[in-house]
Amino acid sequence: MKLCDHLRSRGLLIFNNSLGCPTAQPTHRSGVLVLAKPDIQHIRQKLMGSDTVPHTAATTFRHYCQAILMWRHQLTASAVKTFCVNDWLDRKSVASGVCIQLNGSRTKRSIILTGEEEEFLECYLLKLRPLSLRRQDQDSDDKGRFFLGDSGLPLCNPSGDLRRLRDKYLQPVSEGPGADSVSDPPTGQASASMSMQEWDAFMKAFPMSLHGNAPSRDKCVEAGYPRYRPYYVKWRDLQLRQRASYMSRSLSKTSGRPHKASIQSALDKESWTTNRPLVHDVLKAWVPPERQLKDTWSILTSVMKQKWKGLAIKDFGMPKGKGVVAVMPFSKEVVICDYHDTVTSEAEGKQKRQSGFLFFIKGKETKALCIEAKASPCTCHPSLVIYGRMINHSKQLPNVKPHLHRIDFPDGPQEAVLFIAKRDIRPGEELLCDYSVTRAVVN
Ligand SMILES: C[S@@+](CC[C@H](N)C(=O)[O-])C[C@H]1O[C@@H](n2cnc3c(N)ncnc32)[C@H](O)[C@@H]1O
Repeated sequence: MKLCDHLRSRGLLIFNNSLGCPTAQPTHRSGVLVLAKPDIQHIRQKLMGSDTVPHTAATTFRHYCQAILMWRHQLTASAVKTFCVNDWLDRKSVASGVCIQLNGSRTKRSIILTGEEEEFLECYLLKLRPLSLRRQDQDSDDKGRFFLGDSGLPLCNPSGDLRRLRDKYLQPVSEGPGADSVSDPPTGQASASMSMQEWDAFMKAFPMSLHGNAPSRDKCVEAGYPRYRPYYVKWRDLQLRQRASYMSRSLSKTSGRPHKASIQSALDKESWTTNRPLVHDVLKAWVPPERQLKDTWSILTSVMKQKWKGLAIKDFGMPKGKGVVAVMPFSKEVVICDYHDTVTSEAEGKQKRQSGFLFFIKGKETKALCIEAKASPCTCHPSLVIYGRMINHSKQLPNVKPHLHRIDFPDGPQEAVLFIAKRDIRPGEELLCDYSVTRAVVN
């Protein structure tokens, strides 16, 4: 029963699966969207207020956003998989909501979302997707996809996600012998899982702590939770995750992924006797640290592969054209992306009157140089968008600053410009650089 409760609380256990009944699906779909909505609104409110939400709530929120596209707007699973952040950023306001052009899907099509649906998807993009991105390995590629799984990779199985959402909200309560379902108050949904509001109330009564013990059955019953088990299981699950991420944070002083042996020895030093995370849990919770100037290897890899995460291109229309938008938070002094190409002297650069981009910059110990990004696409990355070339100008409110950096490429060192956060940058902000500081000459 313990295992069943645990699986059910995570949406992994399915009772009375009625998937084989196609005629029942439309009712199911709209029913799920209606039943889940109060939870989704509550989660959104918390996220927009910069509160954290449990992992399961975050997952449910993402599944709901996928359901909006698949169930309400009839997108196929493959269209949802290939839906990109750029498609979202280029959405246009229309009389009845916002119009999104899906460029990635095989059959190009557009959909119109209501204002509320737009709010849900925007909340996912700004508040939850960045958490997945932060967990992403340097070698992983999110391909700019809108929906990402926990590890920052594109979705594998959107239809499976929707089945989980449906099971969470539409499966009848089926308590086994010994469970306390009889005294359960109705929750307004057929699911055995509690609503977000109920969970919040429980957490207020029994706050989570890293080193505390889960509330006992007697205490739960005394506090008005006769059906204590789902709460107890969820509390322990959350504590396990917190312990795992606490361990991974304390082992993340160096930039690399911690070794299994060092995790095990750190775990052995903890006084936790129950609910101990495993090495695997700690590794799963590990988040790569943000890239600093000193991380030369990581910078070299990112410049060569042009893998700078947390960025997207948005078309701002005339006269500005396209620009770069942050889709995850960046802390002050973090390296965000680069600008590289042919390096010449300042004098040589000034003689050139070409229509490409000339970037004049002076390093602390070097003479002024000109980095000449002649052709678009980039000569060394012809098939990629180079974010550094697309950053627009702001004299008053720049949020990135250029830094001349010597990079040890395998075929010899060369100067490139790194763009560094001047202050903390929030998801959704456009990256802006004061061109005059660098004496950049563009066009
Ligand atoms: C480095 S490119 C930036 C990418 C460019 N927006 C594009 O779509 O290719 C610089 C050019 O962007 C435009 N631009 C940049 N900042 C701007 C601003 N604040 N207002 C208007 N145009 C701007 C100018 O045309 C400038 O020559």
